[in-house]
Amino acid sequence: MSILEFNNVTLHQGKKTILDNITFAIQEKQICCLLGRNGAGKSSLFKSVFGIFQLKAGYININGLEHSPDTRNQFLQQVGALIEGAALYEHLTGYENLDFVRRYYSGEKSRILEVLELVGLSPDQEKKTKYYSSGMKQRLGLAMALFHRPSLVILDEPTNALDPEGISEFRSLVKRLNRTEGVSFLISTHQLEEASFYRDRILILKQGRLVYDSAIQNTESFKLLPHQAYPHLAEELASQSFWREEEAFTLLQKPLATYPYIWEELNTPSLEDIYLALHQQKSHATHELLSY
Ligand SMILES: Nc1ncnc2c1ncn2[C@@H]1O[C@H](COP(=O)(O)OP(=O)(O)OP(=O)(O)O)[C@@H](O)[C@H]1O
Repeated sequence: MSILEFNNVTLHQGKKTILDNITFAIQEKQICCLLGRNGAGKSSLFKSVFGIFQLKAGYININGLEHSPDTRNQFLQQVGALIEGAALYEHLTGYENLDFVRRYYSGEKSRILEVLELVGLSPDQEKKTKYYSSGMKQRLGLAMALFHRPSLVILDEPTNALDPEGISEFRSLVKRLNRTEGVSFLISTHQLEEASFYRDRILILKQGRLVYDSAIQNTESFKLLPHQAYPHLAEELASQSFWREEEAFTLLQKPLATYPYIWEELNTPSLEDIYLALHQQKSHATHELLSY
């Protein structure tokens, strides 16, 4: 079942097209990572979900409910969000911060204890959040986003300010909450290894267009485009009026025989290969080959 659906969504700001005919659906219990350069439109896509921006065309559904001014509250009841850092009252405890959220949603006090337990902050609930580590603050932010039992949680670059330990803890927590609570996640990140870690669904935005959706595009298709993933091949083969994949691979055979792992990488494009190919950049494998 689809949790979030974008149907031909187009968004303009003045004369500029910020989102261009975006269509995708996030399924129940999916962790979907949204990648793209600065300015690609990730935050604008989130803002469209929250109804902050008015769409030029298309529509957005959550659990089958279409977003409109009339359904906005009902719609938002089903979405939780943690946008960059958690917004906390630092002079208050973790529990007290969650109590603000409880009052907003007119929730039960028992739910505060439940979400603290879910994110592993029960032992620190009476501590003022100014004494929390960055990782603990992000986990509290996640608890706040989960309080009203949304089916989808949106995380905007959630691990940006965390140290490696905090990053690892946070990612594992997201994975666990997805499995145990059945929450779907839509996560924007610039860290390709974050998207690879979840190994679920990947969307790549480029200049407002959805240029890659792992649910539709098989990575196999990228093998047919080595000139994109490995642009120096295009240079070497430029004099030919046409060329085929095998020719490109023949050209690479010598270095590939010496470095078999590159051969493997060429045959199985990594997320980095795909991302860089879509942005016409040289991949790690290409750099290795060029320095050979
Ligand atoms: N309120 C606005 N008015 C006009 N243009 C806007 C507005 N908000 C965003 N934009 C433009 O929309 C485009 C997409 O911006 P957006 O912030 O969505 O990108 P992003 O992918 O989230 O970038 P980043 O990775 O830096 O957060 C950019 O060109 C930006 O300048």
